[in-house]
Amino acid sequence: MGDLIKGKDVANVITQEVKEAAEKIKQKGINPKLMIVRVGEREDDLAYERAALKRMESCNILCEVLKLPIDISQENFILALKKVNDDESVHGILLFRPLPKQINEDDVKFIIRPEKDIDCFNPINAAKVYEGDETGFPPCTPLAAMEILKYNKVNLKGSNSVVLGRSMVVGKPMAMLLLKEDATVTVCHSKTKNLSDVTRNADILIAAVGKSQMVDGNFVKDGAVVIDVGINVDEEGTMTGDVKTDECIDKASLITPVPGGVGSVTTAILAKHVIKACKLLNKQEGVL
Ligand SMILES: NC(=O)C1=CN([C@@H]2O[C@H](COP(=O)(O)OP(=O)(O)OC[C@H]3O[C@@H](n4cnc5c(N)ncnc54)[C@H](OP(=O)(O)O)[C@@H]3O)[C@@H](O)[C@H]2O)C=CC1
Ligand SMILES: Nc1nc(=O)c2c([nH]1)NC[C@@H]1CN(c3ccc(C(=O)N[C@@H](CCC(=O)O)C(=O)O)cc3)C=[N+]21
Repeated sequence: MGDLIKGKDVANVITQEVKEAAEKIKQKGINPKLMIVRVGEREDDLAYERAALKRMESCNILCEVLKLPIDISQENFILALKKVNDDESVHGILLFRPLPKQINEDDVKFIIRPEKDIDCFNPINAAKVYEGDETGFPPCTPLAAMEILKYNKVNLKGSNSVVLGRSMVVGKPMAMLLLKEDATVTVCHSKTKNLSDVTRNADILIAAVGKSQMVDGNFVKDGAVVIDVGINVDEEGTMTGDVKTDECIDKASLITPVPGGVGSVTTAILAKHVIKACKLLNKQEGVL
């Protein structure tokens, strides 16, 4: 029987640091501010929005939400995003993904200027993740998973790490961050054959597919560390992960629950990134 790793402890440490940093900045007359851009009403976006608003409040960071209709045209979406980008009171922009089908990401991904791009939408920041350059903003969620692994002193060097999912928000950058720590990384997706045979080789298994309870005991090697990134919210508002925690805890050495795992650290990293962006922008203007 393995241990449940609560995200809260890690989130609390980061939150405290961010709060202190925000106070220092405020003393100089600058008010750090996050703008969330939400298109439509996906349940997982709404869950993130609620959690982010709460986290920003506890860190003393301003937070506003721009709500756009699900059927917004590409043209109007670009106009709205440019306006947020040009707003000098906004330091960090979080655009929820995935975006609806009519929006072509290739035509919008360069709009958010890299200094405000706190969840790695702009390819300039994505490139930095691939280069192992820490001056940009890797997406908050894979960073949160890394913080949990580090906090629990999980040995990454030479480990067989398997990432389930290959999105630009979680799977791909997660693979790069693990690779930077000398893990041997395998990335799986919807076309992967014999998925559970691959995952049963993993010393570290990261699940980010968005399919409730898909990972059962059959996917997990004895003693593995399992990080459940999935946030699946049903119509009644119940939150579940991608992993059957009850079943997998018998095999895993460490496992993160949902709720109470990666999600809380994600919002703490988000707050940290707003402060980093605020400092970057004000340094450029010679204020800080
Ligand atoms: N805890 C947190 O802080 C966060 C949680 N999330 C959650 O993580 C989950 C994933 O998010 P995101 O990456 O944005 O989702 P996407 O829908 O963008 O990507 C899902 C990935 O999973 C793969 N996949 C889907 N079905 C299967 C399957 N049956 N077998 C194997 N692979 C499969 C897809 O493969 P393919 O590429 O082939 O389609 C894709 O690569 C969601 O539940 C989301 O809410 C996301 C961000 C933060
Ligand atoms: N560009 C982009 N980046 C994302 O990271 C992203 C996204 N789009 N779209 C939606 C998904 C979903 N997601 C959540 C994160 C935290 C909670 C959450 O509830 N956090 C709670 C804790 C939940 C728990 O206890 O596990 C908290 O911080 O207090 C929910 C959902 C991010 N996502």
